Amino acid sequence: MTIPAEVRDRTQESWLFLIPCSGDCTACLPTGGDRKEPKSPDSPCSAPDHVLPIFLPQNDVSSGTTSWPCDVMAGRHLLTSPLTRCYFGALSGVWCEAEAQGEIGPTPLNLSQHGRSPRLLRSIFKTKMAIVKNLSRTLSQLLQSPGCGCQTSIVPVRCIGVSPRQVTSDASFHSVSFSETDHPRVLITGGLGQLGVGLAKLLRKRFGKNNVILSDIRKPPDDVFYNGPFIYSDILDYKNLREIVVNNRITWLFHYSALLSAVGEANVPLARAVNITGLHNILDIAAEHSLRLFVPSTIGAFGPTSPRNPTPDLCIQRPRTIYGVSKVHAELMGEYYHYRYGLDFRCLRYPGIISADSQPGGGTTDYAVQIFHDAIKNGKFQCNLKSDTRLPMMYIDDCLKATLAVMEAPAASLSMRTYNISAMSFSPEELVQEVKKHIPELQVTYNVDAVRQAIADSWPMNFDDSNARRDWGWKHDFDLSELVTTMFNILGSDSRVAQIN
Ligand SMILES: NC(=O)C1=CN([C@@H]2O[C@H](COP(=O)(O)OP(=O)(O)OC[C@H]3O[C@@H](n4cnc5c(N)ncnc54)[C@H](O)[C@@H]3O)[C@@H](O)[C@H]2O)C=CC1
Ligand SMILES: CC(=O)[C@H](N)C(=O)O
Repeated sequence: MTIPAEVRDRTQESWLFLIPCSGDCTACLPTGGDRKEPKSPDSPCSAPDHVLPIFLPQNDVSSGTTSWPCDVMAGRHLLTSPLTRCYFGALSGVWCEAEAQGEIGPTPLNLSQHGRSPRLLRSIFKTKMAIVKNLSRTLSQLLQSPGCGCQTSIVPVRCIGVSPRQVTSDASFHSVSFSETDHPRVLITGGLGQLGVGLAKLLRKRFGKNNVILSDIRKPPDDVFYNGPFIYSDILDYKNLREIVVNNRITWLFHYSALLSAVGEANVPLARAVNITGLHNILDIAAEHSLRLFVPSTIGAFGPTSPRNPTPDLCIQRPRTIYGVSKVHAELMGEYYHYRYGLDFRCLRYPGIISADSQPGGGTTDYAVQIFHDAIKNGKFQCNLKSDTRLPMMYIDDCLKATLAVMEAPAASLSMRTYNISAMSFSPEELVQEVKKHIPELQVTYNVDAVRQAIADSWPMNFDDSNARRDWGWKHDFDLSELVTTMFNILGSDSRVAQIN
């Protein structure tokens, strides 16, 4: 939605956005008469001069564009009624009227023909303090109101506030062409880790470059920064996350931020904050804004008392790492939000992921990536797991393919919300044998890391992914020998390029 320059320039504040009530809502404010309080949920509004208040953060006002606030606030009963007029009001300024052109709904609106201070709105303005005071309650009522018609569940909404922080988003992201709006608008958290950049590449091919935003708390390298929208986002900052989702009209969220198994054990308080508190923020925002949410789980969500060979989808899960505990928590919370609030939560338990052009972030399965780099660079490799430690593994292309497939799967095909996916399973010794087919002179020694070994010994050896294969047609492409050949093809050509340079 475009905000008229007149409105934009007049104030540096947050604005109230008032939309004529469609007649059947229960949370609007009376604009005239004696009533100063919002209507109650059990007394639906029928007065034609009632309006629905919605906050527009100052960021949205000054940037001149915003996502459609009805969608933001889940006031979906308005989506069905034709809107002719919008009113903007600075909390301490003058009211301004604007004619809306376009459909109500997720489609951007163009506002034009704005006039000044209609009498009707001056009277509303007198009640602005009451409006501000009651806003959170009003919006909560709106969200919980059965009168709104299309809200089947009560969405858990946190106190609505306005962050003073300026969200730095790629300007081009706001001006996507109409055809691009047909695609999901995607946010990836923790996107600068081993998996996020590859996922962004895949999703941008599918949905358009500007429809996929990478985010992280780290500084992106040049090739990432110049290849599509990137935004700073700390998942522990709830307001900032919400602003990003709202301002960019996000519809799908891939939540990749996490501390992995080995680094998690080295810093339990941080792992608990990022993996658990961060997830709570994501779940609330996803539920509040009706996002489709993907959260990866892991083989690490199982523990020593789980069946290990094979490990089915449903069995005992008593992991002994903070990483595993946080992932079981994520699985259960996501499923709870699905059944309780209708959140479209989708989750895959990934095996250890092997990739050539991105480094792993501190997991137990990292050795299976490191071996390729060391073999090419030094012809030597020191393994930190015992030679016979068998773990499920997967090439990154298969992992990302599965992730997109489960997100695109029709909801009716999903008999579960959390699935194992599997491709292969091998021990360090078996991997070494395969690597030696390419580098026969490779020298391997074993220097076992006790923490990683204990973790690996508690994890599945083989993953049963028959449910994923049956429900949404999951099928891997890479087995061990294809994986190894592909890794050498990519890393070999990279190192040849480096040598030439
Ligand atoms: N790579 C693998 O083998 C597997 C990964 N997974 C899961 O897939 C997801 C992605 O994994 P990777 O890319 O390998 O992880 P990674 O460790 O490489 O990347 C995680 C990213 O999260 C970011 N991050 C940390 N704290 C943050 C915060 N407060 N706010 C925002 N971002 C923050 C980090 O900067 C990092 O870029 C994780 O949830 C992981 O548990 C699951 C199984 C296997
Ligand atoms: C399997 C994972 O979740 C990750 N690679 C780790 O080893 O922690």
